[in-house]
Amino acid sequence: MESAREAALNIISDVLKPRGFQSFDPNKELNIDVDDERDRRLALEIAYGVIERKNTLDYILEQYLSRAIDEVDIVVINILRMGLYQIIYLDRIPPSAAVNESVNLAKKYSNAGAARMVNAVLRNFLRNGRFYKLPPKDDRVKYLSIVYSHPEWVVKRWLDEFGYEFTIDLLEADNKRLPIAIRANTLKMEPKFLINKLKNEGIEAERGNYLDEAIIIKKFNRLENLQSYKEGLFYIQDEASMLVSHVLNPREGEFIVDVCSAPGGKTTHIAELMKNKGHIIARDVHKHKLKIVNENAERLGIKIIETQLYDATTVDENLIEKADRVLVDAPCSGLGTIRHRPDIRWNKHISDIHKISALQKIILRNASQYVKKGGILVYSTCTIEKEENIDVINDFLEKNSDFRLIDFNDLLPSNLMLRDSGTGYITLYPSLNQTDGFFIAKMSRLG
Ligand SMILES: C[S@@+](CC[C@H](N)C(=O)[O-])C[C@H]1O[C@@H](n2cnc3c(N)ncnc32)[C@H](O)[C@@H]1O
Repeated sequence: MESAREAALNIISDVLKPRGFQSFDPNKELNIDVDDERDRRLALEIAYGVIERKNTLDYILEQYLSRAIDEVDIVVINILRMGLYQIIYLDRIPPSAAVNESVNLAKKYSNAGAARMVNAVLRNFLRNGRFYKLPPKDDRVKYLSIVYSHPEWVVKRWLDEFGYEFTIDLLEADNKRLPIAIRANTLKMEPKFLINKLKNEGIEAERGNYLDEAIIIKKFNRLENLQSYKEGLFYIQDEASMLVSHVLNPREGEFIVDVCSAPGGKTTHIAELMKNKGHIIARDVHKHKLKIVNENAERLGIKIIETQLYDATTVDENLIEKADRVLVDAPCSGLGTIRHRPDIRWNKHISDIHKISALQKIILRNASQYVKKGGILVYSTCTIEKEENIDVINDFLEKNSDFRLIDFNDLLPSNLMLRDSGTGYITLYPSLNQTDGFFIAKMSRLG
């Protein structure tokens, strides 16, 4: 059994490895071997916070260390990051406890010398009235990157793309802890009954902001352990992601191809909207992920999904012009989901965006060939990067004159605020919509 802080240290050490990041999804079951739920919450809170605030914490540490950060053992740096995080951001933890626990961790995971250093750095910070300098405000990129703990390349890109005010909104939104959303499985239970059932299971739940089947869970909980989850009454999914299946607008009895389907959020939603009637081919390039699609479909009681291992960068001649509707929920940088996944900001690089945009273009072009004449093609990503979104669509439309963007205003919730959207495409922003950042474009193939 570990203490909460040991558990946090292990997660942080895994996720913030100098090379090769582990991904960190706090909504998923994590291997934390602690005494009770309180310790588990504390471990997650510290791990999440340190990963999120890494830039800010390191900037402060640099002012209190006598050596450069990369000259200090990484485990000691992580212990210092955790100590500072607790002192600065967790009011309910007495600073003396934060220092003592950090010193104990350093003794256990490093040596007596490291423990003395941890003690000295944290006590100095407290003695100095928690003082630290920030970069000069006129160096906007550096300043915002430290204050809001985002990589400089992201800040610079967003400043260029969205301007100062909107960038600040986005940076702030990424650092907010928001309640998570679930999608009621309407094949099994109406959302209002599910809300009651969840209340009986001790979960505070209320209706979503935009969609009938969306439910907001107020307190973070291990939802996968609930009986209602095991019975397939819901799927954990952000409302922006749910919107994609509505934009696709599948009908009962249709043939749908979802070329990048794992873990199955949209595919299972599409099946629910089709009332489990019709046929969906759900593909992915990763076998282990397709297993999760199958498990989700089974849990949700869905019978019409056929999973297939298939690399969307090659064309399947058997499907040419066969599908009523095709969904390309493309692999992307994920920069719209930072508020759920604090590690994403550190493990993506500008070169990834260029590479992934090239891949998106190939996948879209191939998948478009499966759309029958008069059929529908939807392209979506969970990022707000133009290069992965409207640029991909414009490139596609230039080369494929038989496709047109089509208006889908009638399928959108009336209270959805939109910025820089046009006919046939929308972008959702965490700051504006309180959802993940998402892009959705809808096209039809000429009949
Ligand atoms: C954004 S995720 C899909 C999420 C899914 N649609 C959902 O709603 O749960 C993108 C998926 O594309 C898959 N992928 C990446 N490259 C691919 C390729 N060349 N062919 C098919 N799938 C690919 C990834 O494995 C990943 O599961």
